[in-house]
Amino acid sequence: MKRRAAAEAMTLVADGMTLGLGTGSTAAHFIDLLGEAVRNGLSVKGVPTSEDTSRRAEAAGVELIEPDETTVIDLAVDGADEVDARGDLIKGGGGALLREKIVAAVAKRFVVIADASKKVAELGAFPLPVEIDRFAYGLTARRIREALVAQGLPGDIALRHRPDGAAFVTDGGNLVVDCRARRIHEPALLDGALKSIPGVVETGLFLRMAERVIFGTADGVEVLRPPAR
Ligand SMILES: O=C(CO)[C@H](O)[C@H](O)COP(=O)(O)O
Repeated sequence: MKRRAAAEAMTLVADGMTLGLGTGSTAAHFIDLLGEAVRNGLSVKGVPTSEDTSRRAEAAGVELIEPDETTVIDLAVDGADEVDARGDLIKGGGGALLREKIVAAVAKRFVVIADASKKVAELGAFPLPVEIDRFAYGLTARRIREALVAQGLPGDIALRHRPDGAAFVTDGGNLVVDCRARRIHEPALLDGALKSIPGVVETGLFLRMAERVIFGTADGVEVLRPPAR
């Protein structure tokens, strides 16, 4: 299903494009397919959203660039952890949310690829990742908890750890707090409240950003085009 979604996104790629390359297992399918196309003569440049993606794209033979003020990203393709009916997303399961959001926000088109299991009626069953600065992170975590409770959500948060027990550190050197909000009724309000906390670097709420979401299903693809708001 992930591969099908990635293959459909490949139909949006044209020669000469600069592409934002997402992170995660679904984005990895896209990068592999892109590598195949490059070997068959396609000429594109990629802006990776994580060190993992950078390594994968390099191995696939995709030319990578360091973006500067003049860079135009024609199309960014990335996965998601949850997608609601409006095309709003939770991302950051892989911890790349900050770079993913920087790239998605500047891209002319941001296209999400996902397997059909990522579709939800309301965001929040997947714990919302929030990237925070390391300095006094306990104080920032406390304020995140308070912000969740103020929105009527459970203040159930956990600092993310790696499988070996060490704190998970993002490519940018920050920490990640996962918020088990369960049902986020007002994602924009929550996003604003979290981002107003000094120490919060970025949230995994990607709201009104996706131009379309391509779901790979058991026998094809389904495309969600977010309604105008
Ligand atoms: O946001 C992400 C990484 O930070 C990924 O896109 C998200 O976690 C989905 O991953 P996968 O495609 O492996 O299900």
